Amino acid sequence: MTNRFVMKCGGSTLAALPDAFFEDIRELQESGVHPVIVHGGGPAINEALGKLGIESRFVNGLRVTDEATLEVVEMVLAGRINKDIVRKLQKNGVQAIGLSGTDGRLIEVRPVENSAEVGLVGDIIGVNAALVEGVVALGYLPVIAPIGIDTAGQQYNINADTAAGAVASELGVDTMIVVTDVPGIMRTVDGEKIVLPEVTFDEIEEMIASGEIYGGMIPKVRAAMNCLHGNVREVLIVDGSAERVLSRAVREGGIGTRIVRGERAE
Ligand SMILES: Nc1ncnc2c1ncn2[C@@H]1O[C@H](COP(=O)(O)OP(=O)(O)O)[C@@H](O)[C@H]1O
Ligand SMILES: CC(=O)N[C@@H](CCC(=O)OP(=O)(O)O)C(=O)O
Repeated sequence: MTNRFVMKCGGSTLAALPDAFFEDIRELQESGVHPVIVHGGGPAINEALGKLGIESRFVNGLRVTDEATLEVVEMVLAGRINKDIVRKLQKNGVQAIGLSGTDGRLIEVRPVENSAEVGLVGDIIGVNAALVEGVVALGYLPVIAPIGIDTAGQQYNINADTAAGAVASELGVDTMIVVTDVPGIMRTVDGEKIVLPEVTFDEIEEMIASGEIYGGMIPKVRAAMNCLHGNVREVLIVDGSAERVLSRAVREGGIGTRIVRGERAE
């Protein structure tokens, strides 16, 4: 692993991340390893929409986003969640700056192909890597909300796994770590649920087809396979509540599920 990695923090786990998780980030930074965070917030968006009487609807894992929904998505992601993560990092001694993908045109998008179905959801066409690198060079950890902007200045909703994969690709990091609420990709073998230490693209496609990978795990593995077609060497899916999960993933390996390009290592 080089001295940078992209980490996606899922909404499923954000509220429960202990101080130790952020302390672990501080220790990594002190040892010269610099993470970039892209975060989600699906459950918090659902809750905020629910309070306003707006129903949450998804098509193939993408939120159907009309203008009223987009307003709430941006408020929750770029506001509450983003600032909450920045404050938690700062409380634990990490200097952090929160950015939305619209700031400095960080994430450029165009409407997704099925926009007639899902509305204001963006397909990423560019990432302002120089901006992210500049923030890191200043000694701050960038915390990025998955909102994109098009050439006309319109903002769009983006799936957070997809956004993290695109940022990882464009920064050319070795590793993307997807922090979620399960210990990795799981499969039932001989009646027992196990965490797969490593999966290949073929195994992922099989598990999607058989329904063993479903729901929120689908955008993760799709984003993983997309960025593994570029410079990224490995994607790790790990549980945010596991002790010292990041430093173990970075220094020791053998935690969570590792997705690699091509064939299995042995
Ligand atoms: N094969 C699988 N192994 C583990 N989790 C899976 C699998 N297939 C689907 N999932 C689901 O994916 C969920 C994680 O995705 P999601 O809820 O969207 O999390 P996040 O908010 O972190 O993006 C798990 O809680 C689990 O319900
Ligand atoms: C287009 C789209 O679906 N955007 C997502 C963005 C947040 C997200 O992806 O959060 P998690 O990682 O916690 O699921 C949404 O509106 O829920």
